[in-house]
Parts: sequence; structure tokens; C-alpha cells
Amino acid sequence: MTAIPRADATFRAVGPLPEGHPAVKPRRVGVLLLNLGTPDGTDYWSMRRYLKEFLSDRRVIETPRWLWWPILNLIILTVRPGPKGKDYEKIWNTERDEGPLKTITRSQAEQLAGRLAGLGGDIVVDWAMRYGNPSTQSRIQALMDQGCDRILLVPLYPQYSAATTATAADKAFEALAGMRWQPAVRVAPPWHDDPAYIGALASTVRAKLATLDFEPDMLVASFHGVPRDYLLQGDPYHCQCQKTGRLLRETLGWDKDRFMVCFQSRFGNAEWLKPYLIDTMGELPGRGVKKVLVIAPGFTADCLETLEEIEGENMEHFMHHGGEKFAYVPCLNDSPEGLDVIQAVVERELMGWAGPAAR
Ligand SMILES: C=CC1=C(C)c2cc3[nH]c(cc4nc(cc5[nH]c(cc1n2)c(C)c5CCC(=O)O)C(CCC(=O)O)=C4C)c(C)c3C=C
Ligand SMILES: [Fe+2]
Ligand SMILES: [Fe+2]
Repeated sequence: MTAIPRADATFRAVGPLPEGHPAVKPRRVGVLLLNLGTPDGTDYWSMRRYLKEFLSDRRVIETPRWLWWPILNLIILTVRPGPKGKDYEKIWNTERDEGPLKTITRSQAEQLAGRLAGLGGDIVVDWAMRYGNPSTQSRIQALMDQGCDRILLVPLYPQYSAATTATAADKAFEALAGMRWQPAVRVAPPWHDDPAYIGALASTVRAKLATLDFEPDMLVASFHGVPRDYLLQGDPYHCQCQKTGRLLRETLGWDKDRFMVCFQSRFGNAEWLKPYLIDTMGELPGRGVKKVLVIAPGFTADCLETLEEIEGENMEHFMHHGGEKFAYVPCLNDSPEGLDVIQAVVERELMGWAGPAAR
């Protein structure tokens, strides 16, 4: 007996529709890659809009609103959009007129769609942002319009944090809250210790080492920071970053004294996770560490925080303090290794919805 594909079976069962009956769509599975977001442009107003949405998120800034509102609206949104827009200009994809985070996330989704085509089932892959465009709400609606009654949300963060993973899920569930017919939803878990991920990171380090004219004294794994208080309140982000770092070092077979984990992108005056990358870059040359290789395992795509902050600001700081050689390992991005990781996570989480076991 030949199995009838699910969509056909649904159509046959429905038969002729009564007058005025809403259209019946084929049943599909949606995969929605969710990234952080990036401004629509580098001008003052685009930057301000993006920063306002980002920094109004209570998952990102937990300061009481009565205190935060005047700081944000009267100070930060006045002084930050201008200089940050200039920073974005340095890394902007002028061909497409968008930030690299957007270009890379789109490419990841397009390539993933090609890779999942052979899985069986009718799968639609799309991508959306937590802040800015394309919005999470609009892309969930687009998946629903194409008949997706099951959606796998994939927050593109290997390490879980309430400030990233949870707020991405919150935004998606906020969109579902207004729907009469909600899709069934799964949220992919973080993959900070997945062998596919650690192996991909190790292979990018090895590939980079093969191109260098020096042997690094130190491999520095830099993760985006969060306030230290989030760790004390129970956010697992710190521990997951440390585990990723340890597994990467063990896989590479590097000694403990030639490897360290740092945290970057501190914002505001509160204490964040330490050691700070920028301080470390200023101190290492004085400790005899003159040649460094930096990797940013927490970012699935190169962006402002890697290209401008690590490869720009931190490299300059290191050299200024007596460093001799600095190299940066690009993120996994839309490389075959990067797609292998996303595909492994997605295929695992689609089990029962797509592939051989799908009903
Ligand atoms: C102010 C608090 C912030 C927290 C907490 C935070 C956590 C956090 N962020 C990322 C990933 C990215 N952040 C990016 C930019 C960025 N981050 C903050 C603030 C916090 N992030 C701001 C204000 C900005 C915008 C730039 C600036 O004004 O400094 C980006 C880059 C986006 C791009 O368009 O290139 C990424 C990616 C993680 C993973 C994280 C916690 C785990
Ligand atoms: Fe950030
Ligand atoms: Fe920890």
C-alpha cells in the first residue's frame, strides 16, 4: 500500500466546502529561525527605534520601570543612536542595505530549507527577529497562511539566557495569544554542549590556525555578557558558556593555561559577568601573552558585537597595550559547518513531525 501524504489525506476528507467556509490549507510544518534583530538603517531614527524596542524589553533590562524609563528616554535614546549608528556603518552590508546579522540569518534559513527538503513531510523554513524586522509576529502569520499547523521555534542562541532565548519565545507566544487557531508549538532547546556544535567550533579554530603565521599564546572564547545579578537569580547562561568553553578546549586538546573564557559588551555601570574581554585584552600583553586568537562561540552570526567590538575595538586595545598578533575566528555563520549544527538541532526537534516517524 502506498502511504498517502498527510496534506492529500486532509484535502480528500474535507470534500466540497459549504458556501462561505474558510479556505482549507494543506497541513505543513514550519521551522522559524529566531535571531536578535538589527536596526533597519544606520541613521539616528532607525537606531533610536531599534534601541528603544530592545532596551524597553524587561527580559533585557530588569531595572524597575520608574527608574529605567527616564534613563532610557532622556539619556540613552538621546546620546546612543548617533555613535552606535557610526559603528554599524563600519560593518553594514551596503549591497543589501542591512546589517550582517540579517544577511547571515536569511542565508541560514534558505540553506536549511534546501537541506530539509529531503526529510519528507511538507516543511516551510522562515526567519524572524525579536527586535525590528522581519518581526516574529509577521513571520508566524506567514507560516500560518501557508498552512503550518505545527511550528518549531529555533532561538539562534547556543547558550540559554532569559535575555535572549526566553524573550524570543515570549515574543512568539505573544503573537499566538491573538490567534483563534493556534499552531502546535515546540521551542528548540539550547545546544551549548551538543557534540555537533563543539565539533564545528573546533574545526573553525583548526582552519583558522592553519592560515596563521603565528602560534597563539592564548585562545580566548568571548561570550556576550549579562549582568552578574542574572546569574545570581538563576539564569543558566554563565554555566552554559563555561561548559561550551571547557568542551571546546578539551576537543582541541589545549592546556588550561592557554585558554580562557571572557565576557564582552558590558552595558551600563552594574557588574556584569567577568572577566571582561576589554580588560583582559589590556592585561594579557603585560603577562607575556602577546599573541592571541579570539573566538565568539555564543554568536551564531557575525554582527556588531563581533566585527566591530572584537575585531575592531578589542584588537586595537590589545595592540595598544603591547600585543603583537591578534586573530579572530569568524562565527559559524552560514558555513557548511554552521548549517550542520542548525540542521542537527532542527532534525532532532522535528522528530514525530517530519521524517520517518511523522504521522
Ligand atoms: C543592555 C543589556 C543587554 C543585555 C543583557 C544583552 C544581552 C545579550 N545580547 C546578545 C546578543 C547581541 N547583542 C547585540 C547588540 C546589543 N546588545 C545590547 C544590550 C544588551 N544585550 C545593545 C544595546 C545592543 C545594540 C548595540 C549597542 O547599542 O551596543 C547584538 C548585535 C546585533 C547587531 O545588529 O549586530 C547581538 C547579536 C546576547 C547573546 C546576550 C545575552 C546572552
Ligand atoms: Fe546584546
Ligand atoms: Fe556558572
